[in-house]
Amino acid sequence: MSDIHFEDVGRVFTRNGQSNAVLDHIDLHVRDQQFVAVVGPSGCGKTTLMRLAAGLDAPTSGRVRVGNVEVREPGPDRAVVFQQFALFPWKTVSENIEFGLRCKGMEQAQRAERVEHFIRLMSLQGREDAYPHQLSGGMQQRVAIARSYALEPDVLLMDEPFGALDAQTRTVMQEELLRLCAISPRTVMFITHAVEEAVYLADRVIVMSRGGGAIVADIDVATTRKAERWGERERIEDVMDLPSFVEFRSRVWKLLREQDFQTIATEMA
Ligand SMILES: Nc1ncnc2c1ncn2[C@@H]1O[C@H](COP(=O)(O)OP(=O)(O)OP(=O)(O)O)[C@@H](O)[C@H]1O
Repeated sequence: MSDIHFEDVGRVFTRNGQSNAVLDHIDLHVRDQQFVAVVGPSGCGKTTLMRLAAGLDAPTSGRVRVGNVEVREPGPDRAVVFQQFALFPWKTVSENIEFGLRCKGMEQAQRAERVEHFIRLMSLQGREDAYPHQLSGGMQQRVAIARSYALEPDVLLMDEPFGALDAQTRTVMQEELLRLCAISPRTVMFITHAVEEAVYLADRVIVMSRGGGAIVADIDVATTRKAERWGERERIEDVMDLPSFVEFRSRVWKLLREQDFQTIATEMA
């Protein structure tokens, strides 16, 4: 099982003698192969939460588990995709995808097969020998996703992966990610500022509060997506026009707006 458990998790940062409780008593269970989007005001602790699951940071209190194993460091069972593509600039597309497989000790023939499979899945044919600087932002992010997916991690942790892309490329990438997840389901934790993106991609949307990083809402989208067969609709617009989609979007928007109003009220008091 590769579910993620955040158990009474707290994270306090101390700077210049001042403590800042970024996450406070967080309890969250991301189920095996569930796609969870996390939204919340800037600075509420979304990235911190993801870094804890990645093992790039440790909680001050509580614990994080993936399956039955407590997270203490990064591991091959968890891949991280950041907004910045973080490709090796001196390696080609194929070499970038192959790198992690080589580190895992996979033999050459199997590596070549795996690289070719993901090049095809992410529509990167013809670009195998290109270097990152020769690719558009969208293509670079496709390479980054292919590289993560090729490692077949149980858990995919994505922090604003499409944040730097233009609107059109972003839409294509969202459709591609959904396709990839349908072919090869993973446990995904996806951080975004974009409400529509969260509702379109995720089975479940978690809304975090500003200050103290609590969870203010846990919204089930999967049941509606399944009942209304969103997945069978070809284009993203066909889903976004549905009354249920519009309702989800406005619900999440309102929750985020409430966070802003509360902050303004606190600051004025
Ligand atoms: N290493 C650190 N040392 C001190 N403070 C930190 C550290 N990392 C994060 N913080 C603080 O923790 C808070 C939450 O940061 P985090 O990046 O998790 O928020 P976020 O919700 O992902 O923000 P954004 O949406 O703007 O990316 C911020 O106030 C940030 O300054």
